Amino acid sequence: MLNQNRSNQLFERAQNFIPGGVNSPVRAFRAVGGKPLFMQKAKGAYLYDEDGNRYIDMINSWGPMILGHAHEGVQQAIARALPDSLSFGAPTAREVEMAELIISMVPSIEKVRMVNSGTEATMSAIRLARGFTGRDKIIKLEGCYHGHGDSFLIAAGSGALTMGTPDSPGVTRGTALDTLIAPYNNLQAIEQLVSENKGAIAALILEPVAGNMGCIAPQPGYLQGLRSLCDREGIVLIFDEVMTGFRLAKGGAQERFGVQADLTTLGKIIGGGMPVGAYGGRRDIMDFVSPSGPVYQAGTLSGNPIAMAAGMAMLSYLNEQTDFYQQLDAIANRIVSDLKEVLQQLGLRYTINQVGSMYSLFFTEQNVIDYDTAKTSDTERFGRYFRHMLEQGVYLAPSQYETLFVSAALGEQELQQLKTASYESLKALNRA
Ligand SMILES: N[C@H](C=O)CCC(=O)O
Repeated sequence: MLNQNRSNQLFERAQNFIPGGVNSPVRAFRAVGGKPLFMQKAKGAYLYDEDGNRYIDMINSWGPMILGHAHEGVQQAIARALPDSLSFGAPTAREVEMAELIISMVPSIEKVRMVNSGTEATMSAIRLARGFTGRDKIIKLEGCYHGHGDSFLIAAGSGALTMGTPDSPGVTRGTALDTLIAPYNNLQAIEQLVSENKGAIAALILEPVAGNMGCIAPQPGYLQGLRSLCDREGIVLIFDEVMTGFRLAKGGAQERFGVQADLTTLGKIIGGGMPVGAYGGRRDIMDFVSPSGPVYQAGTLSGNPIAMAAGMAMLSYLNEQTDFYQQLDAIANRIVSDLKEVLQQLGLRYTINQVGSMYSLFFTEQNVIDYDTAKTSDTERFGRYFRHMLEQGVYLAPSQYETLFVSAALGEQELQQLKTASYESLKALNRA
């Protein structure tokens, strides 16, 4: 049994002063049972909790720690920036360099605006699409998650789905009516929505690879079909690449699948672990943003110098490597093939989805291609699996509906530990 005394004490204290004891719901371990672990530090592939337990980290801060924790290049860039002050509320050279670097790496982005989180990026992107098209409605896909802006907390994935509140109270009826919902991977359903709402749809927003109902890949031709439909109907196609950006390729999912978005939202990796988001895309659309255009969006801390220093260090590193993504994918491929071998040895037929360095093990035998099929997963079984893995030193995402993120810091020793832990955990589950 894990010694969790100090974490438990902190959780007790936290519950008095922080709703549910955590600052983001999935962290509470509600869906997997048990109490959350409070982390003290991390280095490379490992997390260390307040009780001194060590875990292989398969969340990596939900994506940003693609190089592993406390990467020297990123740490040093922050240290170099610190003496120059923490915030100016005025333009800096680093923001210009950051914009140039993002644009050089993501071909569909011609102009970009920095914000402070993925949520800000998606909220700003749909306002911009509405201002640009003069239309009110957006299409959002079931189980996709675009942060906690009101327009997106309808059939939402991630923590909202995990907590059983995919339609959050507090979202006004009017806002909800402007968000039209369609299933993921179903082009026909979107075509129908568009024909029923001709000329009224400003934007279609989706995660090009869904990561917030577990990992789900777009089916062949799906993204291309959406692109053609949006072109035909004058709808702004928004790819939420907060998870997939700079993770699935230098140019994100759009490079990997060969489909360009009109607007792209970014976060996570672009801050190197600091709170950063961005939205960018076609010049004619981005020029609608204030002060070059009428659509208002602002932020005191946007383009924060320390966050820009961390993000620049991270993106420059990724940009300079020639075969980084092949190597990262190879690590993920090995983890997935080990897991398949373990399932086979134990005679289990669970579903594994993987796209590059994102993957999920679903406790269902069905093909998981959308929200409904993701929900066929046995979440109680997942919870038990999660706890067994934790006991064996592996920290998975504490929800069936979150993808796992592979980091480049995983080496042979960690891969072997992962395989053994999976085998022992699934065997124990099977026995129960
Ligand atoms: N799916 C979310 C991040 O991408 C989960 C993290 C959170 O809500 O705290």
